[in-house]
Amino acid sequence: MIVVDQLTKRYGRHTAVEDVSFRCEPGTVTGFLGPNGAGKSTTMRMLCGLTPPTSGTATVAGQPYRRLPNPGRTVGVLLDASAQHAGRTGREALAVAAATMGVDRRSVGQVLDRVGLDGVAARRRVRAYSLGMRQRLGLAHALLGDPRVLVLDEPANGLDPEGIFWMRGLLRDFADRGGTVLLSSHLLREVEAVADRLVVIGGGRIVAQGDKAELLADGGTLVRSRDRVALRGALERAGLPVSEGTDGLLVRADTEVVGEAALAAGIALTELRPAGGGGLEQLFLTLTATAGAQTTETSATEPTREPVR
Ligand SMILES: Nc1ncnc2c1ncn2[C@@H]1O[C@H](COP(=O)(O)OP(=O)(O)OP(=O)(O)O)[C@@H](O)[C@H]1O
Repeated sequence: MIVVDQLTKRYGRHTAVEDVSFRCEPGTVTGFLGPNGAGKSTTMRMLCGLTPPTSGTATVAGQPYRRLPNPGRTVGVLLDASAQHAGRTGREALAVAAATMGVDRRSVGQVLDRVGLDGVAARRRVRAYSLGMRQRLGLAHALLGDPRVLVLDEPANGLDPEGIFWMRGLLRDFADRGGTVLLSSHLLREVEAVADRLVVIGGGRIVAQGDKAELLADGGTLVRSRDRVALRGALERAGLPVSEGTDGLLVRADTEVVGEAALAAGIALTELRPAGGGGLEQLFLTLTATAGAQTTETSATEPTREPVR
């Protein structure tokens, strides 16, 4: 179980993460999504005790990371696949980690097999690894202590399509055995394929979270007019979050509210309908449209979006 409670991080006058709260339950994969600079890595670093929060708390298995007696046995962490000793071989890197964690050395061979690094790869120095191999080694490191929780920042980065498919299976299996997975990614389709729950962050704030299926079922409103620029201006003046979709404008509000805003501005619409069916990509674009202006609102069980109406 991961509990993130009202985490805030400020760097000087810049707020990187603001009042972020969510939970990840055993048996689930939670996809942590957001555009560049949204605050995903900062949140994960605070969760793993690498960045002190300005305020708020985060716990793994009921404890702040830094208070876990042997953290690698409780939570496997992969935040930066490049942060590995380049002069060691993959096997040596894992053997050192196994000794530090008090894990049986035989586990090293088992996790190497599990992540698909064969004997030849394991004997090569890490500096000669591709990014995909480093990700696999990082994942092996995360799995080495047989933890019940995984925290992975962009683990599919650098993996080829077969590798991404493989990782999806590994994470699904881990969660199906009762594990808890928090996974950040830019690869929306990957997250869509593997996650049970989504936490969407934009501008440092949570803009939506909840069950993936429920969130995807409600993708905002798609609206079109011959004068797209005027329509966009009118919707923005009405305080509605708008983003450009391929078929029209995507608005994070009910169709009724969007229709009334257009009517009030005297703009004739050529189309107005729920935007559902566009999948995670459309949801993501809609939710993060003007994320900086959103209010944080969270719930561990109910999908939430602020503001919706
Ligand atoms: N050490 C730091 N000092 C100052 N600002 C920082 C620091 N670390 C992160 N930030 C800022 O905090 C914000 C959030 O960054 P973060 O890396 O958490 O985003 P992210 O969602 O992980 O983005 P990406 O997907 O691009 O990695 C950004 O505006 C970033 O510039």
